[in-house]
Amino acid sequence: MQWHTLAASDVAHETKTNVKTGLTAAEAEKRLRQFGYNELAEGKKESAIVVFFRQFQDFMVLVLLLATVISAFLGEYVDAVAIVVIVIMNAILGFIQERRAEKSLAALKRLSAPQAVVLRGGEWVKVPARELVVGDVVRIASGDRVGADVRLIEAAGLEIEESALTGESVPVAKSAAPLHTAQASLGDLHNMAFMGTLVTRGNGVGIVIATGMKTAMGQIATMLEEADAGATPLQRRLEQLGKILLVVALALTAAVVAVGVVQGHDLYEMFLAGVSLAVAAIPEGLPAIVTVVLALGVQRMIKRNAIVRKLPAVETLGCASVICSDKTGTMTENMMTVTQVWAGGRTFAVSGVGLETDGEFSERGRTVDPNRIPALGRLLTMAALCNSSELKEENGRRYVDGDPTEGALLVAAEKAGMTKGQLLRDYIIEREFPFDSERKMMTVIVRDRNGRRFIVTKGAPDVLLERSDCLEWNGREQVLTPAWKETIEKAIRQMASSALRTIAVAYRPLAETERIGSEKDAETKLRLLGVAGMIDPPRPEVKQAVARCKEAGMKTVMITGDHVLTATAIAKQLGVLPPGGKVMDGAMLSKLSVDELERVVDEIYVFARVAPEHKLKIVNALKRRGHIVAMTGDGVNDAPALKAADIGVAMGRSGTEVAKEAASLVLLDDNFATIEAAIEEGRNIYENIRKFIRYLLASNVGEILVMLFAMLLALPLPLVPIQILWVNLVTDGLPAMALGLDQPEENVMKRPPRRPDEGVFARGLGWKIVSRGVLIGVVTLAAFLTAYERSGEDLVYAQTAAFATLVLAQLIHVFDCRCERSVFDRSPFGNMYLVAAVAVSLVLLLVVIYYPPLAAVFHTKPLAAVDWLLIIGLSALPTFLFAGSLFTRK
Ligand SMILES: Nc1ncnc2c1ncn2[C@@H]1O[C@H](COP(=O)(O)OP(=O)(O)OP(=O)(O)O)[C@@H](O)[C@H]1O
Ligand SMILES: [Ca+2]
Repeated sequence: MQWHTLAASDVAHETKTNVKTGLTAAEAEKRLRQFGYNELAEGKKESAIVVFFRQFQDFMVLVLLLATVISAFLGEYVDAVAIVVIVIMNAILGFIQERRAEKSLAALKRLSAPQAVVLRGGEWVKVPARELVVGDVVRIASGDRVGADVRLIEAAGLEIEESALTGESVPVAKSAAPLHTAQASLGDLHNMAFMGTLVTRGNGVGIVIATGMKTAMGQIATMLEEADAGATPLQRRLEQLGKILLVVALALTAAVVAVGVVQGHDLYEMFLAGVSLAVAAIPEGLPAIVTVVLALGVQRMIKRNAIVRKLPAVETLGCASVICSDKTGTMTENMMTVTQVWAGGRTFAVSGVGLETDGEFSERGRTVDPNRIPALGRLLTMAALCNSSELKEENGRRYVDGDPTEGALLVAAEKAGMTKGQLLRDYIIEREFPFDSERKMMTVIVRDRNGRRFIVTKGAPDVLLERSDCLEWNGREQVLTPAWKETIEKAIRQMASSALRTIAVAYRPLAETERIGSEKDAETKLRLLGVAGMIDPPRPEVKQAVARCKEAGMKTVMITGDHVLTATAIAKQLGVLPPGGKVMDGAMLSKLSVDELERVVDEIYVFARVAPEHKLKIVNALKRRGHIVAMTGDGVNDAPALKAADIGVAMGRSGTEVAKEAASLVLLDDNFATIEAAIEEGRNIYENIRKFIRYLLASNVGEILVMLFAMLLALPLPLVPIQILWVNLVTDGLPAMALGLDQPEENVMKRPPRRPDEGVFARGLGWKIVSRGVLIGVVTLAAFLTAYERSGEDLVYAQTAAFATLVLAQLIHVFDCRCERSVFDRSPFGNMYLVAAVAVSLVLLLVVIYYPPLAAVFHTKPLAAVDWLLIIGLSALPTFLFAGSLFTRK
């Protein structure tokens, strides 16, 4: 179909849709069922079976299974079966962990899937882009990724960057008019928008003419580029560490076997013990647990309204030292209300709260009728005309469909009895140049009933002042002399320094013949009508969040397009701007080089009147100072800064698709406080990973050493293979997982951010692992020896005592691992998962000792009460020997 040659009405006819109301929900669903989801074919997924069997791939596990087969041939059936059962249970555990991690990552992907705005049954609604069908009427705007192939029927200043499709990175201007060339290349189809391309300016409406694999993108891409989940820095470091630990564990195990054989142990017995020890001591499961803990942490973040798009960000969050945040909507409510209007040389106060339209205009305390004051009436009319938003009502609640700033102006106009709907009966909007934060203006060309045309512009007052050459003053036109400028600037400053956001309105009559090519032609030689000032209250929770960030060693920087004085006033209210802190504006920022900025950037707490491209400069300067920078953003132009920042943070509600794609964190509620929450989670996740690394490795050191010491001392084997495997499955498995779910220590947000280059064993972790590991090995051996002597050299009895001691020592030590400083710092009941995991392990220990059938399998026998006392005493040593000294120091 040559869609581009058709008139809009024919496109609607061909796709059986209605451009006024769109498809009905029922029809859309029917088409979705019939033609399928709007998706590009994806690569094949690994099946559950494959994932399950991969758990056995591990070399040592294979050797173990082989050894089991040998022992079965030798008649050791019970041992063989028990080992196989344990290996299978281990695989199941690994399988569950891997699946779980995968599932939560998939859920995450769904949450951050692109959305599309579509007309369904007469209402504009947001749906996942995969639910688009042919015939849907969609709206696209600057910052969107186009969701399907679309024939445009409206376009206002629309420009689309199509490099994903054509390789051409210069945006193409789009229009709605039919083209007359039948044959045209993709790049020439100016009235079409293609799936996967990027709206860089303006907005438009179109009809979906192809979805999924039928789109131009689908035809060139047979497979979706696999979004690389990317290993986190810690995962990568652990992978390397894993290789080292593998070698060390194997070497030590080999030593155990060699020494054992030299001391006269049976070769086969030593081989099986060695292989079991290797299986237990090689922390091959570490990366998997890290992934699970990361995934679980990510789920906790979702509960706190933060979505992680890139897993490595979870770790980087904990290193953040500067948070650069937008003001409007992130630190403030984005609920604007006009409270002051300056028009024709007079200042009016406006009463009323929020979007309620009962409010009055007053001048010096006296109520006035705005319709009797032409300058005021004109300003409000123009502000409502040059306005791409609408006031709507749903379930009795009023809301702004569009920009809250514009909504506030509409509410103010309604307070004077003017609605946009009525105005649009008297005026026709011929053309619109949408707002962008670069220009900080928006312009429309309007025609009134008598056919007279004029331009209306609204925007940042300081910018508009530059574009105006005269103003309305007491009903008369005045040339804008420097003296007049000073008067107006004073009025603006007065509003801005009381934290009001200011917007100026200006207009210019157009001669019938005058042609306006671009916004440049329009936004010049304007007549200034006046300025509206609106409040945007700070979000109540932000002040505390800023304070908490400060406590956690992080600096908060406000970045805003708003006026310097408005920004300063709000920054003070929120505690962002400390006494002596500096404010810089966009004009100054433009003049400085990155080098110069780098020198002063640490003193600056507020950047005001900035354009989006300034953000990149700020990020770079901060990074050069060695900071780890989190930067928020929502528009297309913010994307480069979001990418450059260590942690790009996009707004989930108001953010564009492009910003979300560039970000590694998305805030579902657009709230600054959520960043702080995410950082807290990020720090906690990292600490939890450290906790179980500490636990697992100390346990493994203990396991290996008890065997090595025994062999060196020419003793019998203190543990039999099946016991070692049990310890690996139960004692090392459950509590380690529970540690991954631990609550943060009280001081996580009371200490400076972690250094990003910090190693796995930093902050004393290595020492803790080795010292506690050695102690665990020593006390286990001590229990073994004592029990051996006391029982008259009953080997099974002594092995049972060693087994119980090893397990208990680990189960006590696990509580130590929860604490950075001392085990006495935290109540052991703070983490009920851990308490449960420990309880289950204890019960299982007693079962394999006291339930005769299992006792036979695990080579154990009941222990005397006295020996239990001894075992408990010895088990407590590794944890409390050092804790005591720390306790007294505290
Ligand atoms: N819809 C609009 N039409 C015309 N002018 C606008 C509009 N919205 C904002 N402005 C003007 O442009 C200025 C900058 O707005 P911009 O949206 O770039 O930044 P912001 O939203 O205030 O800041 P932040 O970066 O904190 O979100 C505002 O102070 C206002 O004067
Ligand atoms: Ca182990």
